[in-house]
Amino acid sequence: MPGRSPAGPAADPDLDIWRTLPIAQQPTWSEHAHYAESIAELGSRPPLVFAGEVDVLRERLAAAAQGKAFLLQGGDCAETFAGATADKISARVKTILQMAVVLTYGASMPVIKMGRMAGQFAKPRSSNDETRDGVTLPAFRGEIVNGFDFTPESRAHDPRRMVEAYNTSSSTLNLIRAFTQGGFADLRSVHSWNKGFMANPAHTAYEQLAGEIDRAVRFMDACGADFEALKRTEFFASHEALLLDYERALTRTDSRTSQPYDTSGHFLWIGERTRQLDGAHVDFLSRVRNPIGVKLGPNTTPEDALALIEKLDPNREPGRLTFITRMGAKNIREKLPNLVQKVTESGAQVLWVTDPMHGNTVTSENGYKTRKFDDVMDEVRGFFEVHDSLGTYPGGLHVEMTGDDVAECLGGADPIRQEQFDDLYESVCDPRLNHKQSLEMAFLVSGALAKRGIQS
Ligand SMILES: O=C[C@H](O)[C@H](O)COP(=O)(O)O
Ligand SMILES: C=C(OP(=O)(O)O)C(=O)O
Ligand SMILES: [Mn+2]
Repeated sequence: MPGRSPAGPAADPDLDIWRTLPIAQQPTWSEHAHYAESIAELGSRPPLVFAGEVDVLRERLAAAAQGKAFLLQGGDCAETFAGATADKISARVKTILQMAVVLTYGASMPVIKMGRMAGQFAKPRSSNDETRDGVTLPAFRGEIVNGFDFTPESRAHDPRRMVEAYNTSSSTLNLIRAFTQGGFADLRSVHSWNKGFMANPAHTAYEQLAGEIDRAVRFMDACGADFEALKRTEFFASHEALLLDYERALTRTDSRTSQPYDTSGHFLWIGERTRQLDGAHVDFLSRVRNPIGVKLGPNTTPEDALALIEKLDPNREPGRLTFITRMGAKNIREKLPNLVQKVTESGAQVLWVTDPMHGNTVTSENGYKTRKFDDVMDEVRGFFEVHDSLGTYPGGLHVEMTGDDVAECLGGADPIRQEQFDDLYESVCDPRLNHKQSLEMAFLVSGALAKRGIQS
């Protein structure tokens, strides 16, 4: 049937227009001996997500855009193949679920849970190369492109890695689905994990809130709440749609609607470095039905934002477009108001989410890429302040985090110090909040959400 190929990549020629447009941050591998076969292999594999799930997510995000839900999106800056173990995946899912319970209580509304997981393998970089001790090699661009080891073999771009990224995403997603549907996500277990966090004397400031949640759970139990239903939860997969070879090969025509869906994940975002209006990324993502995010840095003008809306969400469909602002703590109070105001005046209904990580990266005195917990929280506070003052809705949180006890970001109530980096810094790209810092952030944001609830 013309234009319809449910078993392989969608055939619509418009899905290839991006190939004629300027494109940033791509690997140099089109002449590689294994390029064509790797793309063909991906094209023959089953979709990772079902288009119906993607539609459900769009509805959930529409509710968030209307101030009736809150998005929690978190995970590694860069997933790795070796890091896709049961322990690490379960720790990350567990931490996101723990954060979500705390946020649900504060917001008194549903929290949409989404991992930067099962596909977050491609990284845009500031520089094409990296030099160490006088040796210059291609920069690490995420394991879907090349290896982290600093050798010429490892840093060579290899398209076969796309198939490995697909396989790793598939097994990660399988485990996420098992955890979130098979009883692991039971509200009572999640709540009891949070009691472990409270046992740390550093966290006494959160005792009142934790106590309130505890009473709420016991109250629900006493009322005979259906805890069976609370044993399962929705959980969505997302990543930056940077590597268009991969995204295109996994784009399928949905047999129900005949529309193209990028089945590599439920939600895809365009990064700050690839959001050029006439560039390949904006064009390609404008043509798939998934909900789309765009990162907006401090230099974004209201005109840029309005033009992105016009291209990516011409029908002004709630849930279609999320703006993920990453201004930096120093800029947010100055830069965000004008943007939100002009977008709101235009009548567009986007979902506003804060990424308090990427505008707050610094280098520690001992040479590690890091972020201060206080700066991160300051940006989150600024985000809430701006939306409060404009009467708009701060609809979500996008964080680089892990469930493990790493030392990558500085500070927190049980503070991480730079001396710990040599032993406990594991990220292959940006620094992540560790398990405790992530939960602490959830308690702080929950408090902010609860205050809004009382005000409204
Ligand atoms: O995750 C985001 C980017 O890939 C990352 O911040 C770029 O880092 P770099 O400036 O070290 O290249
Ligand atoms: C690359 C990233 O962010 P940004 O595009 O905002 O720099 C990221 O989210 O890891
Ligand atoms: Mn990052």
